[in-house]
Amino acid sequence: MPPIVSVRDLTKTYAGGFTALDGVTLDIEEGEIIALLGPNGAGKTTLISTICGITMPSGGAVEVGGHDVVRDWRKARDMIGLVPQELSLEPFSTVWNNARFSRGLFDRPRDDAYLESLLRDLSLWEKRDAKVMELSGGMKRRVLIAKALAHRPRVLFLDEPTAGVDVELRKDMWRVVERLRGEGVTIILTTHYIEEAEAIADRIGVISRGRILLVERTEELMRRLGRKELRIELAEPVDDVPETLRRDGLERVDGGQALVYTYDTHAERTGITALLADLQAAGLQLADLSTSNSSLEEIFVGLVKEDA
Ligand SMILES: Nc1ncnc2c1ncn2[C@@H]1O[C@H](COP(=O)(O)OP(=O)(O)OP(=O)(O)O)[C@@H](O)[C@H]1O
Repeated sequence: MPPIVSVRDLTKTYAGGFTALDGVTLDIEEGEIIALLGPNGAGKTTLISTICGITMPSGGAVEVGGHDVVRDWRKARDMIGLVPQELSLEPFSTVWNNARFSRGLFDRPRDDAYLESLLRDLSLWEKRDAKVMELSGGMKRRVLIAKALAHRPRVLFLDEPTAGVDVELRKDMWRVVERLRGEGVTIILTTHYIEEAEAIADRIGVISRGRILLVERTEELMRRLGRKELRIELAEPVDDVPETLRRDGLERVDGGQALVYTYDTHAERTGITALLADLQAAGLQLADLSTSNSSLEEIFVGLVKEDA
């Protein structure tokens, strides 16, 4: 199957001469959830707006559902729902009408049953007759999502959907995302929350300074770049790491109550056997051992640092 979103060699230089996208190529398969991670100003919003046909590209091409987003923008846009970072609502209109008009904009026939289920999913049903200007910030964000989904888009863009929202909204949001995933909707989200990307995305793309540093399946990224930590709880705390134990990757933590050894899971020798032997030789009593994967956060910070 051809990708539902195809980005080829995309560049964007803003009027002031700043290049926000510098040759981005990316294919997104129908039904997948992809998270775009990157520091502030990396170009995530510019990429999304260009795919959505809101920002004009300076070079390259973007197709959504096989439609060029510049030449054939109407057909491309018809498939897309966008939840922007900034509020863009009709303040004097009610919640219900905001969602209903959005359907109308896309030339969809009235479907009150669908709008009702959408508003219920987003915990907006009770507020359907309230004017948008009377709502709290979190509620307004819910309305933005309802608006974006009102015409049942096949591709949904969420630009930092959970930045500054409370736990309840975050939960509602992920419930909606799960339901959409079940319906085969393709979802592209930008986020600063790495745990979020790790938890819900099938693939993760890392963007820095207008370029895609990598795009990889979430679990492969974890595996390929993942380092592991071995945590050694000591029966008695140590004031200092004994000379014979000192090595790269070993740290004394928690006031000497534990040692943490970071190692590469793919290295020929992880150094664990030698470390454990040396611990025994040094006469240290172990209370417990545990391992954990180092988080995507560290991987991400490492990548962006390398790029800089
Ligand atoms: N209309 C514009 N005119 C000039 N420069 C712009 C414009 N919009 C964005 N930029 C610049 O392009 C760069 C990328 O911005 P963009 O909003 O795409 O980044 P981002 O990755 O979404 O960042 P954030 O995580 O802060 O939202 C930034 O340096 C920004 O200042």
